[in-house]
Amino acid sequence: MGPDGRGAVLTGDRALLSVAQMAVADRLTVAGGTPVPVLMGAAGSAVARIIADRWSPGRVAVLCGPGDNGGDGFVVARRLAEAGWDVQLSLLGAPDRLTGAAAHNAALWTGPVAPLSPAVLEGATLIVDALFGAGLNRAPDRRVAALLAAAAAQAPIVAIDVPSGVMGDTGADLGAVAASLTITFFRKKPGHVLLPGRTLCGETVVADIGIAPSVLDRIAPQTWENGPDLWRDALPLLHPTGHKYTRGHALVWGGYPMTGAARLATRAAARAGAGLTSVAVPPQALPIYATALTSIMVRPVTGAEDLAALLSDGRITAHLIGPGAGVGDATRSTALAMLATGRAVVLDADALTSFAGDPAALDRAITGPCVMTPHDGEFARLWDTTGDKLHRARAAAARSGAVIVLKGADTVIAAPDGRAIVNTNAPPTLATAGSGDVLAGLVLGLLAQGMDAFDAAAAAVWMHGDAASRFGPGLIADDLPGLLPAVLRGLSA
Ligand SMILES: NC(=O)C1=CN([C@@H]2O[C@H](COP(=O)(O)OP(=O)(O)OC[C@H]3O[C@@H](n4cnc5c(N)ncnc54)[C@H](O)[C@@H]3O)[C@@H](O)[C@H]2O)[C@H](O)CC1
Ligand SMILES: [K+]
Repeated sequence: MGPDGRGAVLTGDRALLSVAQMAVADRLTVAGGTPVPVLMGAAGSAVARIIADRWSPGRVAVLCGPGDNGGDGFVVARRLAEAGWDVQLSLLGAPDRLTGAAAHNAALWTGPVAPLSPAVLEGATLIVDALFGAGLNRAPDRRVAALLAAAAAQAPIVAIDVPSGVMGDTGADLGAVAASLTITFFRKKPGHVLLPGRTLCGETVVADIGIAPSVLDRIAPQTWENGPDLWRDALPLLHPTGHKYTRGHALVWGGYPMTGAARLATRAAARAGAGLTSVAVPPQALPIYATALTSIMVRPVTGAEDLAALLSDGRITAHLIGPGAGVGDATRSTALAMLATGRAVVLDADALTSFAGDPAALDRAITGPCVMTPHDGEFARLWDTTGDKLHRARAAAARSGAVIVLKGADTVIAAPDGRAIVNTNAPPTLATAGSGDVLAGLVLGLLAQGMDAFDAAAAAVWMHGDAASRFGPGLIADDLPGLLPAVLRGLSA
């Protein structure tokens, strides 16, 4: 158990702060004795230092907006000019409209301030986007959009805080152009890791501008970017005295005739460390599963009594139904029987779709540890799709009482208590048939060993991405389970 007593150690380093939480961090820092102009000076100086580390002096066009993002831009301009850069600065709006720290830093800029126009881009070998940051509240107008497009065509863009047009809290694109590098302050926002924001940011660097990490104790962040330090301590260890039952017994419901999905999930669960893995199959499917699986037990199940007898085996510590199960009442009633055991259950694919239009039946049945792993289409059949991905996954988790893994290139893992983790290590090669079956099996394998549902889901999603990254191009889902030993070795190093 981590110090917060809730499983993994949710460290501050991976915390994602909303725009409002970032403003609290600013306010606490100012209250602690750092005036805003100094904080802005630190921000702009950090941006200039990172630029100077990466590019040799040339002509740079600094595009400043009407607020503090623009204020940061004035600091960057001054610092780069001091370092010998040829700085062309232009400002959206009248200089006398600037206020506070932005006005203070604009006054320290001794060079010309041109009105915002493409002329400022002439000959530039680098662009600094200081137009809008955390204060963006609507799509940039046509003039700004045209300038950004011209800038992107002219030279690499370094965006301050976020690329102008990206919403910090959601990563939504209101008309941004892609930056090569985005430099933000203290901690990332969800918009730096959710799509399309993450892509528009290019490389994202987090600069320390003197905000003390202790402000996180007051802010109490609930959102993190996924990584092993969040759940490594919660990973089931191989207890020296352990035997197969302490490593749990994972049960997969084997579909027919679509047997491949369950076989992939079963292999993944075994590779994730479940001590015993078995697959329950309709009798006619027995030969197919039996020939394909060796260390994995195949259990023929005929009818409800047989199922009840199987599920009454207290040694079974976690269940999975969904991959290849088929959509309909049979899958629905088997899922309900598994949930009724009160032991860990993973619901994926067809098991989710079998409750389409009646999510309340599912909510009512979830009383024990449960992880559901919908993609967007399956999610839309069960839950409300309004709002950004973090909001949607959190609402479904709160409503169902299950951990929701809303899959995608920016998978969100949400717990019923409001915690959420955004995953950023999934390569595009994971978009291949059967990939979801393997993920469901990984979650099952970790749950079977007693891991907390939220930690198990986050760890499985990360391992899934790490396995695919280790393989590279040409990946198919069948390759994934065999890559787990390397992933686990990497985690225990
Ligand atoms: N977080 C930190 O530690 C620090 C952040 N800093 C920088 O401050 C900005 C946020 O500044 P803010 O003044 O709140 O907003 P912006 O500068 O992003 O926007 C200015 C202003 O523009 C208006 N506006 C919004 N959208 C549009 C639009 N599409 N068209 C026209 N005008 C628009 C709105 O009124 C905004 O208020 C943050 O990003 C950091 O870069 C501090 O400088 C240092 C510490
Ligand atoms: K910006």
